[in-house]
Amino acid sequence: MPADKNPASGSNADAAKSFSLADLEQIIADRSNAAPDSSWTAKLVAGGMERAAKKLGEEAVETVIAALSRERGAVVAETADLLFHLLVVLRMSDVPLSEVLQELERRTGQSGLAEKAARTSE
Ligand SMILES: N=c1c2ncn([C@@H]3O[C@H](COP(=O)(O)OP(=O)(O)OP(=O)(O)O)[C@@H](O)[C@H]3O)c2ncn1[C@@H]1O[C@H](COP(=O)(O)O)[C@@H](O)[C@H]1O
Repeated sequence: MPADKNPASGSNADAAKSFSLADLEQIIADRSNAAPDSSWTAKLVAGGMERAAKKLGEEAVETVIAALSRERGAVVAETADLLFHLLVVLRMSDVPLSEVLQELERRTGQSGLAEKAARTSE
């Protein structure tokens, strides 16, 4: 991996400021219909939800391991893998990212602790 693209260096951070998860969602939508032998995205989609969701779980575990290892570069790389695979699974679930963001926005008025307390006292 070139040094200027190494997540551990953080030197690409400025270039990434104009790239959003919505951009990645669009790339995934575009690549979903490609030939599976030419695209990881298309291969995941063609493989079905069981395989894609399992891959998402693996990436989540790899992110946990990276966090526990306190390796900053690994946290960046594994989180990127996790977000990519999460967006693929969202697409396969027919859930647009905007719907998840709406749900997160709805939650902004309440602390997570208050929400948990209200739920567990029911
Ligand atoms: N962001 C990503 C992205 N992140 C991770 N991956 C791929 O996810 C795959 C799985 O990652 P792993 O670390 O698990 O690698 P693995 O080869 O399965 O290794 P093992 O787990 O088997 O050891 C790898 O092939 C990565 O390249 C991604 N593949 C695609 N994208 C984006 O999607 C675009 C289109 O890609 P294609 O669909 O392949 O054309 C790309 O230009 C990127 O913008």
